[in-house]
Amino acid sequence: SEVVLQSKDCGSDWVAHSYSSHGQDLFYINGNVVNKVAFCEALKLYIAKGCDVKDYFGSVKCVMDDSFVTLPLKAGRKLLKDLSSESTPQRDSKPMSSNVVVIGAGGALLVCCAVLCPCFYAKRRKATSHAVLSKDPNSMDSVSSEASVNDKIPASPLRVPPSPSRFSMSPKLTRLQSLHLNLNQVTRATQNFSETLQIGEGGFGTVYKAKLEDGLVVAVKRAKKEHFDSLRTEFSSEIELLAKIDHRNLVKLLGYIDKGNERLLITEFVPNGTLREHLDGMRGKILDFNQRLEIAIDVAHGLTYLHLYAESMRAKVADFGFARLGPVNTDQTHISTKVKGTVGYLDPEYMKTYQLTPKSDVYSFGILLLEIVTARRPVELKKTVAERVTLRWAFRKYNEGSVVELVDPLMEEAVNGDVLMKMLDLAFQCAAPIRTDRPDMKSVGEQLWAIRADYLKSARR
Ligand SMILES: Nc1ncnc2c1ncn2[C@@H]1O[C@H](COP(=O)(O)OP(=O)(O)OP(=O)(O)O)[C@@H](O)[C@H]1O
Repeated sequence: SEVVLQSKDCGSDWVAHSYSSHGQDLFYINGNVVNKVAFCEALKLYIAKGCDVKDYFGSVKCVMDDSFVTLPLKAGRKLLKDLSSESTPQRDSKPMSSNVVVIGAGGALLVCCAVLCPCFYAKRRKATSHAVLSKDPNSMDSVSSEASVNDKIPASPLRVPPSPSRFSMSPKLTRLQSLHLNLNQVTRATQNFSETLQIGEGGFGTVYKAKLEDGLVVAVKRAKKEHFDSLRTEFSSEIELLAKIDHRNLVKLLGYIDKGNERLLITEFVPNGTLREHLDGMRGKILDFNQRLEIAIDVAHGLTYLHLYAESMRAKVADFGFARLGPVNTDQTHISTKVKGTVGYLDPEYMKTYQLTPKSDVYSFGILLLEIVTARRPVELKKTVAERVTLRWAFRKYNEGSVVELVDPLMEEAVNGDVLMKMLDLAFQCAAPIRTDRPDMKSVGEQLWAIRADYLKSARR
């Protein structure tokens, strides 16, 4: 859907008109869906109360009783509020249950708060501690970390103050241990890789939801046969690397099988779907702004961890969601690799240099931030040329001062303008064309945290 008019000029109230994907009109007051009569009444109140919104609206054709009424644009705020609450069915205000995974295409097994995020190419430092890989040629290899590098990560402000609606980390994460399963057990748990248990398809292969004999639900990623050649030499070294990752915002690798014709990854299962599904409104209640901020913060923390972890490992999380090991050379700050990423997230400097650096992740993160705010995909093929590339479209709107038009039209709240500006500022900094202009992930996380504090303050007012 597309916002065609929107204004926050009248205090904290705003009205919006957009179209659903089926071309139907959608009317909003303060982010709540209302009927067209209420919407048009709200516009009249704007006019009556002398709230100047003409910069945003120009003139509006209000469709009432099949006749088009062009309204001059002045309005009233208090009444508008009343109208909004009267005419809007109250949505379920219960906090969302935990664990939406931002699972992403082309990504780094990066999962936060239950949403797998798209296309990050994170480098990691070699841990001082070593992951244990107990390899039994006839069974699934189990992986576990002896120690994590969480203590290297700066104290996270993430959990304070707790918010009832936040996307919490997976409650299971802390108790998930490495698994020792053989191929037969995994075949049974996936009902012989039954189509009915398929939950997704990525560059690596097909993903299944599987229930183990002890009741634990896991995700099983089964490599496509066509990838076997490229996986043959890299599979175990990449697993070794992934095994060391232990962070609450990253999907935990529990084990793998490398046997005969099968390359399988067994990971933590993240319930509640992907970020994309939530942004598309396919998972019930639309994410509120606080939840979006928390998702962004969680992803930033996961990436910061990966970047700090990569100090000497010189590894790249890329391609089929797999980490690539580069030569361990302490001077090396990037890795050259052929990457397969999802359209729209890839650092444009990669096209010139064929090198990925942590700043490539920062770029991808900037694109993700825009996605979180606007709910648009990085590339919207069905939009007009002017709107197709979300980064360009958003940057133009931002420069025109029309930031409110960038907000996901389905979001049920009016976000404070300053907060929105800061969020967009940060997204554009991250997605700067030149790497040196981008902040590092740690600073991004800190800035997001400060933005969230501002947001909470503004929401209390
Ligand atoms: N651990 C998981 N828990 C729940 N669902 C998952 C999990 N991993 C993957 N999925 C589902 O499977 C889909 C494909 O995931 P996968 O990681 O294979 O690919 P991707 O990240 O979408 O893309 P790419 O292969 O380019 O990285 C996801 O979009 C998600 O719907």
